[in-house]
Amino acid sequence: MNTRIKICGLTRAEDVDAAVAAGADAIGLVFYDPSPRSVTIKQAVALAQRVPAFVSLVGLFVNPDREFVDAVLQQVPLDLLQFHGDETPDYCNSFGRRWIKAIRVREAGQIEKAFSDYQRGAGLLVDAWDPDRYGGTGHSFNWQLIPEERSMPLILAGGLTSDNVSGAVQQVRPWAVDVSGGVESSKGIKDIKKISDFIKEVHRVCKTD
Ligand SMILES: O=C(O)c1ccccc1NCC(=O)[C@H](O)[C@H](O)COP(=O)(O)O
Repeated sequence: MNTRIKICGLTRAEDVDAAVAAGADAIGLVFYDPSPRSVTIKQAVALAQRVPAFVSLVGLFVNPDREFVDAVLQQVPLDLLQFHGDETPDYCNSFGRRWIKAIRVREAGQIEKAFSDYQRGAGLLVDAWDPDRYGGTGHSFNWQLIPEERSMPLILAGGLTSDNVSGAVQQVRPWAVDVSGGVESSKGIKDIKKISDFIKEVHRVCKTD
């Protein structure tokens, strides 16, 4: 097994450097003002310069205006867009850029429907349901709702930490795991040791499988 790892919600240069050095496959930048992890385009441009070849840079959006996504894309070299709101498949597909759809899971059948609705995406990110927040909640959900049969890469998110990620990888066998709060000391401020422990734990469990 070779589970990919995305570290999300980075706001500081040193955190990007730490995630890259520890072996992250992808770095996520949040472009959503209400989030404590949100970055400006100017900040994102500076952070992007620290991301080397073969580490993907992902931009997160929640129901964004088209003009805003276009403005980000003009200045920040994003490899992938990640949509966390109520964006339609056609909207996600309309930027000429590869994309991931994130859904908040609370009931059976939801993931199967999303596989079908968002089949043109490069992956489906499954996260915890929260009535008020679109992501980054620090909560996990019932992984039994995740079907074994998948028509696209599944990215597991929600409440992952170095303590529970090995169990998550063994039980769910996702294409990738995505973490934000579980590698932070406070919102938007990553903890270098937690990043390193998280990535080591994923690599360890993948090696033994
Ligand atoms: O991180 C945020 O604040 C955020 C806000 C709105 C939409 C998405 C957001 N983050 C998305 C992510 O990809 C997180 O990594 C994912 O939700 C998992 O977060 P966590 O449970 O804290 O690991």
